Amino acid sequence: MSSVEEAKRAAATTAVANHYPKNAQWVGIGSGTTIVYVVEAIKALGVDTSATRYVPTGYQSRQLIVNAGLTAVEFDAIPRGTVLDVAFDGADEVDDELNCIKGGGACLFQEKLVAMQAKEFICVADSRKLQSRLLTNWKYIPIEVAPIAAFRVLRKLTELGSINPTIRSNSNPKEGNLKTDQDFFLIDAPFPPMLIQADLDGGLNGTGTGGVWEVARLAREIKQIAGVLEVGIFYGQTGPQATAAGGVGGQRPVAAYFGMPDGSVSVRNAIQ
Ligand SMILES: O=C(CO)[C@H](O)[C@H](O)COP(=O)(O)O
Repeated sequence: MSSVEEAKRAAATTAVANHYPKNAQWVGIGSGTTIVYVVEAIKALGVDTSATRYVPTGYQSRQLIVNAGLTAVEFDAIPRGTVLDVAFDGADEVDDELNCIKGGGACLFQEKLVAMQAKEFICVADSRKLQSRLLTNWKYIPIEVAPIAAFRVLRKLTELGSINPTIRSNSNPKEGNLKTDQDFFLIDAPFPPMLIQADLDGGLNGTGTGGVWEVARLAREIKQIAGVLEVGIFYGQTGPQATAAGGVGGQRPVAAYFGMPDGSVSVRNAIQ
């Protein structure tokens, strides 16, 4: 196993050890390659999972749950008012404030739904994903769009300052544009690196300063384009903040676990 895979596994094992609840009832399971180790770690706990329901974030996630012998319940089959105890997921990039870019693996709408339905959203990744600002190593924002509106959204994104946004293709170009689990398209929109709150506190006031966006403002500007289903920026409230505000959870993780090259796991907790 490569050191990156070892790092993902170490992060997953620690995250599950610290956040998998006793007598878990509802657990969200994200998508991607790192989440595989989360499911592995849950199985390795050796706890009774017969009463636990696992909520997938897409096709790959559901297969993972089922293949592990766990019980999958789709998001739209969760009884009304149910709050997930915890949701685990990967990320493409995570900043100092635990804002995330997600959607590199073509799931983001269901991932956001599941994260926001959980008391605690926990992010698990390897050290390549850990950056001070979003769009440092990972260069674009995935955006899920209605196919009929895709060209319009591309134009609006360019007006917002995205450089050459493109509709994501299948890895086999003969198969055309990639479709999400919702049968939508994904647009990958490159933007310059984004400001984080610390930058703003340091004196830069507002957004678009020198072509640099503040995370929440850019997410909102993209989300309001007609045709956009969801934006691959997870920001704003964390679980406890959202609960205090009368909601369920937040899209920003309460904690993020990063497997480091030296075998250690670095943990970042969100400032509430
Ligand atoms: O957002 C996602 C899927 O759309 C994934 O969580 C993200 O791409 C991270 O994937 P991986 O664990 O394979 O690095």
